[in-house]
Amino acid sequence: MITLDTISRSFGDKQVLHDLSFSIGAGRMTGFVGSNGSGKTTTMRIILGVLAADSGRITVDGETITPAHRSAIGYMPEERGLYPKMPIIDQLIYLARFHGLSRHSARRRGLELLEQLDLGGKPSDNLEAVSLGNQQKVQIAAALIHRPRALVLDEPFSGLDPVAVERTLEVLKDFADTGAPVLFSSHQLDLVERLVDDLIIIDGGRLVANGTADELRSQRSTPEWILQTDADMGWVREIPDITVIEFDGNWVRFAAPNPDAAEAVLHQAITVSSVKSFAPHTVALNRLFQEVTQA
Ligand SMILES: Nc1ncnc2c1ncn2[C@@H]1O[C@H](COP(=O)(O)OP(=O)(O)OP(=O)(O)O)[C@@H](O)[C@H]1O
Repeated sequence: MITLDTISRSFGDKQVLHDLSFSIGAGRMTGFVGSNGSGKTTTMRIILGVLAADSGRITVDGETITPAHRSAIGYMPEERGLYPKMPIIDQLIYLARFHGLSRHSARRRGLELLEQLDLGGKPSDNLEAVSLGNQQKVQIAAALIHRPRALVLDEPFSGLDPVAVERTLEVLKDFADTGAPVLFSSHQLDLVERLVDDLIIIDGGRLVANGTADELRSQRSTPEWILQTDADMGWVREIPDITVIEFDGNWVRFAAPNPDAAEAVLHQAITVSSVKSFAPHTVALNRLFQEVTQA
């Protein structure tokens, strides 16, 4: 587990991280979201030691982070750092050799990763000869090539098509399943919602939410239900404690303080109409995100 404890950082007189604390659990896929400029890249750089924190501490399994811990973290930086004019496989071998793998096992591992990620090009192609999405896959392979013990990825899914996202996701999940912590930032909230075990939301360099998507939904949002019948349901507006959020004649989405209150609406609907459907409504993460960043 990697833990950040009250990390702060300023650039000049502008403080961009404020006592930021959170943990990336072993074997957990942790999504890191926040609007542009909220401090995600700065945080990731501090974890990797590319930038220093002004104050605070980072620990790995309870020990203050060391250069050895950091070199065992696979990192995909925001500024993608591979060489356009060098063959893909050679770059992967180079990086792996740098971390002490033999040429033979580096090559085998590189080819294996490129196959798992379904590279749409040949491993011997120069990086610049493959599409941007495929270059992105090579960047992900580069973060994994040295068999790291944790992963920190800055926007790994940007620029990938849906099939490539699924493929990459499988590779990352398999990696997390080995017990490794995985942190990745993303602006694709629908994607994050589907992929992560845990979620960290920051705003203006401050932690605003941390937990599983379900935990965040239940802490932050009034539960909602959708009810559809064969008759007009204007009467739902008259029920105390019920807030109608969307209404379309015989279809209504409403917030209720608890399941009993929602079921009371259902029972009333049954007495006056034929009920076609009734179900809890899951609040999408992007609404949750707006709620917590505007709180
Ligand atoms: N080297 C730097 N010098 C000065 N200011 C910086 C530097 N690096 C980052 N900042 C500022 O710190 C704040 C946080 O930036 P950061 O890149 O960490 O945000 P982010 O959440 O990753 O944003 P995005 O989603 O747009 O990538 C921004 O206001 C940015 O301008």
